[in-house]
Amino acid sequence: MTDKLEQKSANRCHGGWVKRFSHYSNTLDCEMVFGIFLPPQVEQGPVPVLWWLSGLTCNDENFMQKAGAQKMAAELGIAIVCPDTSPRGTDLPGEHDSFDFGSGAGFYLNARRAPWSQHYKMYDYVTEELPALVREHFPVSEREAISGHSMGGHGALVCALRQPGRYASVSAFAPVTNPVDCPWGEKAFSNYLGDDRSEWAEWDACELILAGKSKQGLLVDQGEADNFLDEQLKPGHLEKACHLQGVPLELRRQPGYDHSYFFIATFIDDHLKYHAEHLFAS
Ligand SMILES: N[C@@H](CCC(=O)N[C@@H](CS)C(=O)NCC(=O)O)C(=O)O
Repeated sequence: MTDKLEQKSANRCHGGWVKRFSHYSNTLDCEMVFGIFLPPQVEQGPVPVLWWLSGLTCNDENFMQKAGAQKMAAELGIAIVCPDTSPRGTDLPGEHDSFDFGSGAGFYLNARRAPWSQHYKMYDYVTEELPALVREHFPVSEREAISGHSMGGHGALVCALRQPGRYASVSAFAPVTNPVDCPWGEKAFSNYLGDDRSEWAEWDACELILAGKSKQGLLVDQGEADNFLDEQLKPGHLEKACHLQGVPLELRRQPGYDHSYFFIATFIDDHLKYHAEHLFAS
């Protein structure tokens, strides 16, 4: 059953609420937890939603606890939903052995390879099952935007590129831009999808842009002191793909900022305002 939600916590925050819920996910075939920020405006009627996809090692709580997004989201009247980053409570061979694969590292794709394909369908979970559940239980409108960090930045870009027109806006912090061409992505994709690299492109932001899937504008912040910049994140690849396809990209390279939530906390208000402009545009 997908329609049963169990509330795990509720905290008043900037006039609204931060709440956590567990539910059984049919898509992932396991029990999952998500977090939601409901701004004070829900008392007047439905509000738009920002989906936040977190990075490696995270769960639904990192963003809610560290990004400091609630104050601006309360001012703007935007709900924020934070899914977890992988299926939980399962115990597949090697699933918990490394930080960049398996639990905490679902990469927001639908796995095709056994044994991962039974549970690791995070794309369907964050784009279908969870949105339906959230709309059923909370006063949110059909308007939605998406953002994320690192592996979750990859997820946000890929969700928006695969469904042009669905999200009013998309942004990312330090995204893995070209997973088919970096160690994190190659490890995850070979295990989740198999060795045929031609099947990887549909989960790669640069490849989707190069295939002309969408011309929607992108806002990306990237710290220049990020340890993962050159080996894993490769913003230059995104810049090149967007340039070739005429996709408007605002890539802001932030001097001195690293990969942490201190970086996200610094620039999250800009992203929230960017999303509000699009979510509330008539
Ligand atoms: N554990 C990894 C780094 C993982 C990492 O930096 N994770 C980022 C997302 S890719 C994160 O948000 N971590 C959790 C946090 O900072 O709250 C390492 O030691 O190299």
